[in-house]
Amino acid sequence: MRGPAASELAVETTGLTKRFGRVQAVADVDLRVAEGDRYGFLGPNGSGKTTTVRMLLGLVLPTGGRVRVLGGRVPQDAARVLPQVGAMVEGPAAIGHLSGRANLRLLDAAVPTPGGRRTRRRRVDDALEALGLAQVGRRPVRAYSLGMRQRLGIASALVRRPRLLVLDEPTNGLDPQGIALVTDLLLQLSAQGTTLLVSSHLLSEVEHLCTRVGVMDRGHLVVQDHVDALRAPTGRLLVTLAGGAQDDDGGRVPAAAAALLGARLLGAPVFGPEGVRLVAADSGDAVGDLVRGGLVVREAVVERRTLTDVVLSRTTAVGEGMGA
Ligand SMILES: Nc1ncnc2c1ncn2[C@@H]1O[C@H](COP(=O)(O)OP(=O)(O)OP(=O)(O)O)[C@@H](O)[C@H]1O
Repeated sequence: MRGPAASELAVETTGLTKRFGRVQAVADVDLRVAEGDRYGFLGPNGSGKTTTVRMLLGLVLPTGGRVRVLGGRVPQDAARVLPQVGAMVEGPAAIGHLSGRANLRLLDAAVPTPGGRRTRRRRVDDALEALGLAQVGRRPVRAYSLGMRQRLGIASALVRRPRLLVLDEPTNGLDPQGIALVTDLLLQLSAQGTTLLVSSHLLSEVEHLCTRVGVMDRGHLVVQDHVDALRAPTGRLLVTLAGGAQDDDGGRVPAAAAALLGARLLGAPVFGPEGVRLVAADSGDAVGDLVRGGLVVREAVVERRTLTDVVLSRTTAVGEGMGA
């Protein structure tokens, strides 16, 4: 189907399963994240996202199935592949009495990476700078705000310039400026070739950032596709025509539109501040017929499903069927 070839996969799971006693947290998940993807990992609370991500990073052992990350098996080849993965899972972790910079240096020193002291220092400074933390890098982390801690967590994931970046709720607790900074940074990293796997509850953010999404529901991966394919046209056109309730007899434009569209008119036209709004079936050059009929079309937009529509239609609300 729309799956990338196995050799180009940054993350591949096969039948990935995790049980915690009687709780089936993850069930038979085949995740496919291609190199270069900006992959959004979605799903309601408790649907198994964090457990899946923890298994990718070798933090939790699966009870079934296989994991491959950057061409190696996890946990077997973890020592080789995981240094190429940057991750922030379940919130930022840092040592409170140390400065942000000292935390990053410790992390950087924990793994053998190319370059001498100078290169290491530059890597840490670059990561602080990229997250807007250069000014506060010397302050102890316990004096950081929630948003600053979150940005330090992302800086920690970035410091080794990973090939694959795995971020759990990266914009959690950030203000709008922080969200914009992180989103721009992720787009920049992606343009430089970093593969992104980002879990989030903010669907509009994912819609803006991600090229592909996977949706979890009660442990199962229920959707995995390109955002463009999921945001398919609904088959409806949203049309605004010139004309107001006060014009002429107030009903001329809607009546003319109804006559021109016939059965393609879906519901009754309504007067809005910009003119007469109507919904039409997107068939047989509806806009052309309106124009040829003498009406002024101010706007005609092909209606698309939003990611929110897709996720809500495929997932179970909290409390619904949880015992199943
Ligand atoms: N260590 C554990 N022991 C027992 N159950 C666990 C453990 N970790 C997770 N679970 C259970 O596994 C299920 C999936 O949890 P998980 O944290 O993976 O979901 P999630 O999709 O990340 O949720 P959220 O969006 O709330 O972070 C839940 O029912 C959870 O209670």
